[in-house]
Amino acid sequence: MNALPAFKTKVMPVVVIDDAEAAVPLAEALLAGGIDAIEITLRTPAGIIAIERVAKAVPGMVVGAGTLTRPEHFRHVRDAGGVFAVSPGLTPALAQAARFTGLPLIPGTQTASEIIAAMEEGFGFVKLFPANLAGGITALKAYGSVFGEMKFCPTGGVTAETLADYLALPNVPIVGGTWLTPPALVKAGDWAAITALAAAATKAAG
Ligand SMILES: O=C(O)C(=O)C[C@H](O)[C@H](O)COP(=O)(O)O
Repeated sequence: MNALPAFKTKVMPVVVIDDAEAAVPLAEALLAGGIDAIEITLRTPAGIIAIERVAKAVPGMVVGAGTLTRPEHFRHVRDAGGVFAVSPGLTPALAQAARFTGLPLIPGTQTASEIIAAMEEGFGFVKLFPANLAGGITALKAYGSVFGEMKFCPTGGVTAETLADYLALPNVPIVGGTWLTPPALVKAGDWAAITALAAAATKAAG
């Protein structure tokens, strides 16, 4: 599958944007806290515009899209300047769209069969989603013993308190979550508070 772009962060903010105006200052605030990759979800209409703005205006930020659930989303994201994609699950049609557009995809998995299906599509790096419901650290340890080559990005229920325990696992290079960009802080434009959350997560990630 298409290789992911390079970035340094081990903590991926999953962002739900209601107002595209917030996208650039939000991305700059995260960058100031040491986070150089962002997943902006397509859950809101502003998502795709936000991706376009961050891709144009924040050169240090690697911008991707989340919540891709339909094949046509891949073209929209690529055309907006997004450089990677994250989906909550995986179907053959989504894998084909990723290949067709050349957009690297981190597909969501939860069970052994879903991990095997992702391997069959050529993925070596998947999301464990929702990580807390899928068994969290216990599941990742068990999957580590049977899927030695597979790496995971646990997302869903990961917090500032648990991120270091996840990252201590050899098959977890990165974690993701929404806790870095609380909607109330985004709405209030409290970028300093978001930089502080990002800096704390960067420190905890080591
Ligand atoms: O929509 C997607 O594609 C996603 O990536 C879903 C997110 O991973 C979770 O919504 C994060 O969950 P929390 O951090 O517990 O809020």
